[in-house]
Amino acid sequence: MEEILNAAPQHVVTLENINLKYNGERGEVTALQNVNLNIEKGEFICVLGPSGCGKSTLLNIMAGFLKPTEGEAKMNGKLIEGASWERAVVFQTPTLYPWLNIHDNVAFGPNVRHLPKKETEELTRKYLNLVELGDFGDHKPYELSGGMRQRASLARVLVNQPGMILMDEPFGALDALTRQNMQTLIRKIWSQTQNTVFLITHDVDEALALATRIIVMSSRPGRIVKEFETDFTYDIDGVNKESARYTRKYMQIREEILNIINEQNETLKL
Ligand SMILES: Nc1ncnc2c1ncn2[C@@H]1O[C@H](COP(=O)(O)OP(=O)(O)OP(=O)(O)O)[C@@H](O)[C@H]1O
Repeated sequence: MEEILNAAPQHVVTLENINLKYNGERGEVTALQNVNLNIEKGEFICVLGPSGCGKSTLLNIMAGFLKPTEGEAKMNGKLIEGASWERAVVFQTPTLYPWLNIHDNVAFGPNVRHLPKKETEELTRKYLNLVELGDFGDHKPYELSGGMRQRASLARVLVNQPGMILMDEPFGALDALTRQNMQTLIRKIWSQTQNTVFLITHDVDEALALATRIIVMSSRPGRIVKEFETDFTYDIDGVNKESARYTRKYMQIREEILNIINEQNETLKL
């Protein structure tokens, strides 16, 4: 019993002393400096920071697309050494094969992994329904709206039942209303699947509406300057849908975050 009470939180991802330097045509660029982060199972982390501060670089390290110059990135205790089904990545631009219909796009991962036909079909149906595209399986990507394509992209990675979802400004290209609907959908999926999410956004309200923890990064070289534990997502999901955004606590955190980002932008200009 004591062992359970004293059990350490279950870290899905650990980043230890991460430094990343790019060797670009214009010389060396230090994108990240001494980044330390533990992500626990079920957390919804939103990352904010000035443009060019290294948010995407950090996500690419977690995805396994980039190797840190120094430090270690691990998932479930194992060194991240390349891309994996375990880590789903969703970008701003939907990633779908234009020649496959939506059903086959979603079934693509399980097919490549040679899952049994019946299981592939069940999973494909389940995730198409989860993103509310159950009736659009036979449509080609060009027949769907931008928001529907982004939902299909989401189903395409969720079907692999990843341990972590990494999203790089997933709603950045969508209009305001579609964006809000997508936020509601992501919140629903997160609470149903209990998945661990790491989402980059430029929108403070989006971060406050979704996150359980918000990370604010400094201007380049990117470091974590402040973290906020937040729980507005539960209020917004519940009866306090509208009023959650107008509480004193919400306004205070919002202002604090904006001040930090503005300070970092000022540093950029110096
Ligand atoms: N391949 C590369 N070669 C050289 N420098 C790079 C490369 N990729 C990114 N950088 C630089 O590294 C820094 C961090 O880039 P990154 O894309 O991670 O920032 P970001 O915070 O995601 O930016 P934004 O919010 O504008 O998308 C930037 O200054 C960028 O110019």
